[in-house]
Amino acid sequence: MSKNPVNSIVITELRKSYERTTGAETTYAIDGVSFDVPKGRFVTLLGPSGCGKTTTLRCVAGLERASGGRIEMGGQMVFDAPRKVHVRPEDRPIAMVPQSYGIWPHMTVIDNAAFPMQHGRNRRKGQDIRKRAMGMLEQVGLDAMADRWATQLSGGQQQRLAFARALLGDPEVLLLDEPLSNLDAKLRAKLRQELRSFQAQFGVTALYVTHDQAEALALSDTVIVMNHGHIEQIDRPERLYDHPRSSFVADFIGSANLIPVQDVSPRRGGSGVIAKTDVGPVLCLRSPDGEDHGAGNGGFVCVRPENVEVRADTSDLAEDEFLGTVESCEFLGDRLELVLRAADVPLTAFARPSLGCRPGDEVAVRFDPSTTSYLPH
Ligand SMILES: Nc1ncnc2c1ncn2[C@@H]1O[C@H](COP(=O)(O)OP(=O)(O)OP(=O)(O)O)[C@@H](O)[C@H]1O
Repeated sequence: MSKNPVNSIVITELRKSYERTTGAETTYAIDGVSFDVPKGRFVTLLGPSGCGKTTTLRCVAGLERASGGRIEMGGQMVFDAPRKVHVRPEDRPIAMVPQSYGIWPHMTVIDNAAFPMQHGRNRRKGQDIRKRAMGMLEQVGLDAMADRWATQLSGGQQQRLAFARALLGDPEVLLLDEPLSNLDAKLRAKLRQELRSFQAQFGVTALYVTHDQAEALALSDTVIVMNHGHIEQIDRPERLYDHPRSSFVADFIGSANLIPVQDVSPRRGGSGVIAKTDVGPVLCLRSPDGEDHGAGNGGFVCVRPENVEVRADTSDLAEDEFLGTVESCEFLGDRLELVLRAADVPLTAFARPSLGCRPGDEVAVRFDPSTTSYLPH
């Protein structure tokens, strides 16, 4: 088999059923999932509870045996359903950092760190082990605690130890399953930054699982959004936010106004489409896939709250403005968060605090067409 120099993991048409059947049909926890994890990159599986993230990660680790598809890792086929190949987890070039840290409580901090060099795939000998372990503990700020029992560390320190230990096994890929979820919000944000800088510093490839979209956007080079065992979109964080391909992604990443569309037609003499909605015709210049969608029915106009423009003066409405009524208005320091209703369509808008409006007021509303997308589904 030829070594793959570009991707640490290549997953093709992976499926997993848990032998549950509904009527005659098998239910798949993941169904036809394909993606690559390029070398040295931080890739995140993101989605709501039950969408199949952990199952995908466990199949990559070899802790679950998939029902179909292939997994190639570091140029080696570690799972191939048709050929009945299933390499055991301990023989795959991975290290896993689980939610519960997986630290050995009956060992000291340094013995925990040294463990993969004594028992893992890449074993070492003698003094080198302690020296390397101490060097890594220093990097994660735990060298002064090397001889403590691992249980005497705080949650954040245990997570740093878990990360250090994983790196000391020299894995091709680091698999991380919601590793920050047991920490409080402040520590979580701090460790998130640390995790990203360690990953970049050591150049290790990371496949990360989370249901927290802020965490996924902050950490990842690429985010894979999953829903009901399928992949909805694979993209860079900024593109996911600015160019969601489906109403599911638009709604799951950040907040979005999704306005039902009756029908859509190409814009005459220019790019974009005109979507007919209850608030009136809406010009959408942004397309999720860079293509102009021609005529059609259904779907949604997607506009982020920061791209809904609101004016207090309603005396002279422009052609692309419409009237809305303020239902609630919250002052959030740097902005007002408005809930509006326009022709029975609820809309959320972020506005300048100087707008000065109250519930019951009428306002002029406009969507910035350059940031407004038409989502066909
Ligand atoms: N051992 C199992 N036996 C039967 N069904 C399972 C098993 N493990 C997972 N499932 C089902 O497979 C689907 C995907 O589960 P999975 O744990 O992969 O989701 P997830 O996206 O990681 O969710 P969460 O964020 O809640 O961990 C769910 O419907 C779940 O109920």
